[in-house]
Amino acid sequence: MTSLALIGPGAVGGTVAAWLAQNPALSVTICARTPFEGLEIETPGGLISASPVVLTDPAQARPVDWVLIATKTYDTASAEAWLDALVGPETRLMVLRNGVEHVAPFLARLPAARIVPAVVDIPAERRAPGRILQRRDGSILTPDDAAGRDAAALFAHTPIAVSTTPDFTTAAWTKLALNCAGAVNALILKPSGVAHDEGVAEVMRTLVAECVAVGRAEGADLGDDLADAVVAGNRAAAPDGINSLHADRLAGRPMELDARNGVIVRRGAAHGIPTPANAMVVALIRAAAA
Ligand SMILES: NC(=O)C1=CN([C@@H]2O[C@H](COP(=O)(O)OP(=O)(O)OC[C@H]3O[C@@H](n4cnc5c(N)ncnc54)[C@H](OP(=O)(O)O)[C@@H]3O)[C@@H](O)[C@H]2O)C=CC1
Ligand SMILES: CC(C)(CO)C(=O)C(=O)O
Repeated sequence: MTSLALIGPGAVGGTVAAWLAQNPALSVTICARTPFEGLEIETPGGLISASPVVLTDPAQARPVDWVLIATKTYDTASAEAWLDALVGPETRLMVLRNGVEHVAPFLARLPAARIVPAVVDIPAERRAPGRILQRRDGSILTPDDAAGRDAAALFAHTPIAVSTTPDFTTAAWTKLALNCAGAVNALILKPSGVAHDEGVAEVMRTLVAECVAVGRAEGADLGDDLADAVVAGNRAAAPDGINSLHADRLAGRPMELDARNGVIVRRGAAHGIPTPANAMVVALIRAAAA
């Protein structure tokens, strides 16, 4: 039996853990900050539930075959105690997060060959601890290497479209283009449907254009149509859909502004590429949430 431990059973982590727990060949343990009893996920195919072991104390944890971390990027340090307990000499780590900096935070602990960055496109909203709305089956992309292929295989029994890519850089920057535009929703506190407003759509396009320029400088193969595709994706999404940055702001939690917009500013500066729109939304959201 393959042993898995998921750190961060929120919208993405709870959804992923519940689906993985549907396979009796996988032993899934939840490593939580807030305790809860069982997982119930409203999926496009109906309700699924799972009753994995839920730990709240790292002292209860033991090394596993796979650790999956799905905390927000701002909760990396707080998860260290779990990693101390869960990572053994053969353990591999799958990083289920947005952004383009999945691997760097963990290189002091594991070699890159045992870290699997994952681009997650599963719109999910946490209603309460263990209670999640999964709006689409969604997809996960991992690198086309040994660990990436093994990570993808864990999901073979699920409706989530999990596959590998030979160009993870492009995959991650393509997702970042979607996520950087999501700052608009967090700024004006309006769900996905606001993208039908042409003025809002134009702001999104401007954010994405900066992301494309910086992503290309970072080696991503990004098309000229990506900004329009991001707007179209927002317009096709559930109009009441709340992205995870918007959800954090609504909940009064910290936000992944640096991972989703600040990184464009930082990497842009390194390449001499101006990114005023992304810098502006970071400043405005931080001030609005203060
Ligand atoms: N939600 C979405 O639609 C999507 C999100 N993503 C990305 O996936 C990642 C996860 O996002 P999302 O699932 O929305 O985040 P959530 O805020 O819903 O979930 C994060 C979870 O991590 C838990 N957590 C935080 N710190 C610790 C810790 N030290 N130990 C154990 N658990 C901890 C939180 O606990 P607590 O309950 O106590 O807060 C929470 O359950 C982010 O990078 C996000 O950008 C990607 C695609 C879609
Ligand atoms: C926009 C969305 C839902 C796409 O998966 C996302 O990445 C997020 O909410 O962080």
